[in-house]
Amino acid sequence: EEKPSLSSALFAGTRFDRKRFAGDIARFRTGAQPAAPAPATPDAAPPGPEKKRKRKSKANAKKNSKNVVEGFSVFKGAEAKEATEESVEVVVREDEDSAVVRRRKEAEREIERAAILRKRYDIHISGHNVPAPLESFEELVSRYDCDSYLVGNLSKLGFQEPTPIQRQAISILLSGRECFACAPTGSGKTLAFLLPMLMKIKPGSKGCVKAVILCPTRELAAQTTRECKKLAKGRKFGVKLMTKDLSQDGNFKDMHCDILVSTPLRLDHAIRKRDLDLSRVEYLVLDESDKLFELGFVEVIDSIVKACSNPSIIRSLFSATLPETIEALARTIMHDAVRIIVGRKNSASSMIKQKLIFAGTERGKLIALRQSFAESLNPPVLVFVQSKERAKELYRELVYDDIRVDVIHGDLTEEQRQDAVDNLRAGKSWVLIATEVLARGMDFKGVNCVINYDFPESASAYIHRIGRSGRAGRSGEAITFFTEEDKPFLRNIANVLVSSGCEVPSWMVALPKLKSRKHRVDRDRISFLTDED
Ligand SMILES: Nc1ncnc2c1ncn2[C@@H]1O[C@H](COP(=O)(O)OP(=O)(O)OP(=O)(O)O)[C@@H](O)[C@H]1O
Repeated sequence: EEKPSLSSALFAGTRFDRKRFAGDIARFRTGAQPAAPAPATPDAAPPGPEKKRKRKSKANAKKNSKNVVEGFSVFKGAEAKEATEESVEVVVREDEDSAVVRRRKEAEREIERAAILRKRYDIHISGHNVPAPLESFEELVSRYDCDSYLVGNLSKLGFQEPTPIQRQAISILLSGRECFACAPTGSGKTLAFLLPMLMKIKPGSKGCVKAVILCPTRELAAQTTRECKKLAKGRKFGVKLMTKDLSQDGNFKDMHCDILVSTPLRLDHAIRKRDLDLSRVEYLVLDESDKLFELGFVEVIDSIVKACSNPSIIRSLFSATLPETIEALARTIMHDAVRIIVGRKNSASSMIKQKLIFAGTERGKLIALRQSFAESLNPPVLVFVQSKERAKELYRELVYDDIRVDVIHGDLTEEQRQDAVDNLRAGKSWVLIATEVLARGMDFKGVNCVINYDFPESASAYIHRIGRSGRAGRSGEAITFFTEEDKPFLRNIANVLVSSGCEVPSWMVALPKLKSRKHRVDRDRISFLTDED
């Protein structure tokens, strides 16, 4: 997929010091001298400095001969002087040539090193002159002059080695390139965009937002803000979460906010109604980018992108799923972006053991769920349903059982939603029933099991939901119930299982392909209990 070109072949994987090699750049540009002349000698070895010197001296002797009168040189002194100058020039040029050869070899070694690292970490890229992935976090200091406080914070957070997406995305963003990145759930994408951001921007003064991170849900925005604060500890960065109050009444001119984390609608509101100025934003991140576009926010995102009008802005898109349509849309807003895929595009994390269970009917699902809890309940567990009504219904059923269950959906207040998340994190609840609001990006330490009580509406919804477990190298389990009504839609999900090495009955993958990728079923009620029961 990588498109080779002269410049990418020469410089891909290298950190190219443009100032230092300005002379060489000029030569490549004019095309005056190919960087790597094909050796004409039969032994095909590039001429060494000694050989070259002799060849050039002969040429000079020929050239100088026109100044010589037979038997006597009329310009003896001048000639001698000129000859000296010429030889100085020759030596200088030879030095330059050998420097070019040396640099070419260095560049080739760099390309090789980068290719080996990419192969080792299953990183696939497309784009020109892509910098090599990081070998370690120490390289942040040796190669990119990273402040010691940041490296200290990384080690305090227990991050010893970069994950594959961090290795490649960090070097790309630090080299000032835009990127769109697709890497499995739980593989550390957040740090991949936070770290370069904190390295590049400086803590500043009031009224000047330097970085914006867009997230599809408030919970994810809150989580990202917290992660950013942890990583920035020790420096006076203003890291702000766009709350409802801030979006409606915030006085952004008097606020110290270097990094702003928001959902799209709140940010758009603040831009239009609170005069939030984003013209000096240097970094814009669209996290869970496919979801952002999918939510019907294309116009809102477009206006946010336009509000971030700094011409040298660096934009990046991150997600575990990147459909072609979104990629095409993203390309329209980015320039010379690098595309990074870790592992296989649009696939589930390999750390999750996935199972599909036929439960027959809605009633069968409730029985299967209770049975599964009775057999083994290994909290924390997330149970996904397809709507807030169904979340409330399932909660009413389970709240009487002998398990600590909680629920989260869009009808709750922001505080109630945050409490539900915090309770699961603190172990106060064991089972959290959730709608799609929790499917994206949420990082709960050690979620052992995700249960898709309602069959997910698409393969990407499935990948994100089950990706709440099996994070940061830990293993996880995902159980998906299906009924007769879901059977026609099994194929897409079964294919995800197959591509991550899980077994499925062959009839599932042999099911006919459906035109629509989305699957929304009108289901029978889960429970006939009411709020008063
Ligand atoms: N280099 C690292 N070493 C160890 N753990 C890490 C490293 N980087 C990130 N983590 C941890 O991995 C977990 C998952 O990271 P993160 O939430 O960024 O995943 P993600 O790729 O954004 O997932 P999703 O696609 O679900 O949003 C977090 O708990 C984070 O602290």
